[in-house]
Amino acid sequence: MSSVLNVPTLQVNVARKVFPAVAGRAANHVLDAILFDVEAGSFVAITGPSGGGKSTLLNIIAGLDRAFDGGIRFSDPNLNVAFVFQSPRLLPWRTVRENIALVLPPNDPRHANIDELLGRVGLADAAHAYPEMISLGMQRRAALARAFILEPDILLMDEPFVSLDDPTAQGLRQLLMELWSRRPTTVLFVTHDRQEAVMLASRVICLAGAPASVVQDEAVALTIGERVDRDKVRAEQNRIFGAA
Ligand SMILES: Nc1ncnc2c1ncn2[C@@H]1O[C@H](COP(=O)(O)OP(=O)(O)OP(=O)(O)O)[C@@H](O)[C@H]1O
Repeated sequence: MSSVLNVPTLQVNVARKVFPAVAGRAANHVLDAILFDVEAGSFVAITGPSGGGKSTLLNIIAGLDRAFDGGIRFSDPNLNVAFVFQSPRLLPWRTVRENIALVLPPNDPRHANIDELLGRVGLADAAHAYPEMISLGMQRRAALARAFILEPDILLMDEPFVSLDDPTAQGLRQLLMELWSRRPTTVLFVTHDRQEAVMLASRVICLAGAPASVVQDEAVALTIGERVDRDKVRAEQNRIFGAA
């Protein structure tokens, strides 16, 4: 049984990604020789400097960008993949509840879970509000609920808590950990924020260089309880990345 968890869910091989030259802009060789496996149930943060190719890599893994040399292999082609973007991308003409319901087929039994999930993400009272009526933090809670209602095998997240004030971002991180602990799923989480990476992930992959490649790939040695302790997180961040 235990060997099941050690099977890679995902094998990433991006030998080369080049955005071609357009309208006077030179071709941009963004990623080079990126090779790693992701084990089922692990929470992997992909970090690195702004403009370093993190989103490009996640888009390739998601299958949104197929113009690269290499291959992305899932252990099972029927794995259920969900994506949480930087912007919540809720339909403005649909209520919060409708935005979540929309991702499920009409007669799917998971419709019965929507109200409980809305309660868990603190949106029970906002279920019938339209996105423009709620804060960005609440919209991001809705985007998390929309991803988790799918019960994904793999959850891809691209800077989902960026540009929020610190307490709101911290509340969302804790919410993500709660949702993830209730239903552990394989997560790839892109962030430029090293502290956020260490706080959330079981493993940190750091991209750097131009073109970017993997310069660090480290397990995070923190228990769930230690992740809410800022001093422990900072110490682990310093161990992995060095004191900046
Ligand atoms: N569609 C595109 N066409 C051309 N170049 C692109 C395209 N998308 C991204 N790039 C370039 O690829 C490089 C990597 O961008 P990417 O968005 O992947 O970086 P990032 O690490 O996610 O950055 P950030 O943290 O700022 O979001 C940048 O130089 C960017 O300008």
